[in-house]
Amino acid sequence: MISIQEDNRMNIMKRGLFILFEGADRVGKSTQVQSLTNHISNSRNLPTKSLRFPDRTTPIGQILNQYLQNATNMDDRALHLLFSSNRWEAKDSILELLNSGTNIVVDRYSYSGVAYTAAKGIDVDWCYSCEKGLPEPDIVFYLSMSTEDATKRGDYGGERYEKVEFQMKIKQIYEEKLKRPSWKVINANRTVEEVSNEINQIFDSELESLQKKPIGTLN
Ligand SMILES: Nc1ncnc2c1ncn2[C@@H]1O[C@H](COP(=O)(O)OP(=O)(O)OP(=O)(O)O)[C@@H](O)[C@H]1O
Ligand SMILES: Cc1cn([C@H]2C[C@H](O)[C@@H](COP(=O)(O)O)O2)c(=O)[nH]c1=O
Repeated sequence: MISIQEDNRMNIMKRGLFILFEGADRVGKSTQVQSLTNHISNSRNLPTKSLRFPDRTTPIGQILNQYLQNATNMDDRALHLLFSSNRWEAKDSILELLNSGTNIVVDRYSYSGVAYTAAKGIDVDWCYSCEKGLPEPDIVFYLSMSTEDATKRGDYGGERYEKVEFQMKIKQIYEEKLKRPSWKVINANRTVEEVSNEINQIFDSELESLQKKPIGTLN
């Protein structure tokens, strides 16, 4: 039988998981990132950190923030490459966290990058090409609900992309061009607790097997 000390030591040696939340605006990603981060830290007692993209704190992130707040304009492809660069500049710290055993719960990543640029009519393969080589998420939770219902949620309309027609295109690209069979599609049009209970259960059931897999790479 394994002693508690030995079990703790083995846990320390396990790598962290990369958990990603994706979906259109206002589907509840940030709320669920916070909830799962609390679950992993408090109920599972594992080191956990939440991250979000764009990371608006870096110099590149500040340029993106100005664009999102309609303070500047930019060529769509140049903008796309900046969103991607904002992920590449985080690559080493993501890998360090995972390799040191910290789980990361991430609010948007490469799939947001592709969905939002492709919704402007730019080729999906071109959009995805600059994501190849980045660390691959272990679980993607895709939060799904109708654009109409998401629009009714708080504070909609403030930033550049918060327009109903554009959001409908984004949803279509996620669901028709990006969604992989491995994605966990979550009905987001339920209470916060109903959604988080389902997500916590999925996380708990996949934790052990995913910890044994090597960290993947987007390809
Ligand atoms: N399950 C839910 N039911 C009702 N309201 C919710 C639910 N989840 C989140 N909300 C509310 O909806 C709003 C948007 O939530 P949140 O910021 O988590 O979404 P988001 O997907 O991260 O949005 P965005 O991508 O636009 O930043 C907030 O006011 C939040 O309190
Ligand atoms: C990562 C990423 C994001 N976007 C868009 C999507 C949203 O409209 C904003 C971010 O808003 P949030 O409230 O901070 O989630 O940026 C994008 O166009 N491309 C990307 O790669």
